[in-house]
Amino acid sequence: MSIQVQNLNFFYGKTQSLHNVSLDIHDRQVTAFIGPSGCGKSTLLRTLNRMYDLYPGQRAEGAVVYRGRNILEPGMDVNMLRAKVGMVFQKPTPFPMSIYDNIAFGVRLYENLSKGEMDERVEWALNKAALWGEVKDKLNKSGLSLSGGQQQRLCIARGVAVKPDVLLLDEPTSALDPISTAKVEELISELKQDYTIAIVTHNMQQAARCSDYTAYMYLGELVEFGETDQIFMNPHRKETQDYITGRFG
Ligand SMILES: Nc1ncnc2c1ncn2[C@@H]1O[C@H](COP(=O)(O)OP(=O)(O)OP(=O)(O)O)[C@@H](O)[C@H]1O
Repeated sequence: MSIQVQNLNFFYGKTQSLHNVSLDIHDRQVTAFIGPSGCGKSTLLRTLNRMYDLYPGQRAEGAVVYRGRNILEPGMDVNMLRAKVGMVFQKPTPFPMSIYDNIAFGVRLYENLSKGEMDERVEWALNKAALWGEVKDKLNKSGLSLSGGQQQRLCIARGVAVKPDVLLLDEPTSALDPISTAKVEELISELKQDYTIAIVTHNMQQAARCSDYTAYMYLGELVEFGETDQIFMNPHRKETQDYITGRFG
């Protein structure tokens, strides 16, 4: 499912942190948001499922069109939106419960499954997140007993278990070692067969490796957006060129 961001402005109280951002997040592709610290990558990501709504004083203007509807409008069912547009955070955040329940918890909020159906869903989600083999014999152990990389894959499994259309990943590997990072990157490439993915990363190599489209942002503005190969090999703007060659940022 694609998402069209149109003239998006975002405010933290009186401070404007996004200025007239417009771009399309393409269906079943990976879109990376890159740019120096504070440029608005996470802010943009958090508007895509209205995560900012949880905080007073934060507001967005413009349009984020998903399934033919501007999700910023009042009256939008944000719980349903967040089930369809799921999010995985920078720091792995398993719930303090069993591996099994980490997955089942979210599913129970939206669906009434039998025990057998839930068992299947848990296995399916853990398989999707390339974690089943490592945890199938200890589903009743705490999610917190897993390694950091496994915890992050558990969070991804939890995200896919509710069968979203879109997955938003906010620096999902920044707390992980290189091997876990490689696994999560591999996973992102596999997941895009079924899901539309947007990822915030401060790691340009990661954006180059695992995204199809890249948005380069600076000071709350979208400087350049295009296919990742073009952005990295033939950027149209000098600012983009300076950033990706490491001359700046
Ligand atoms: N809760 C907040 N209250 C006020 N201002 C905020 C808040 N969160 C972010 N900002 C400001 O909004 C701007 C964009 O921040 P954002 O976190 O989106 O940037 P980012 O590109 O994701 O940065 P980083 O790479 O450091 O995570 C920054 O100037 C930041 O100071």
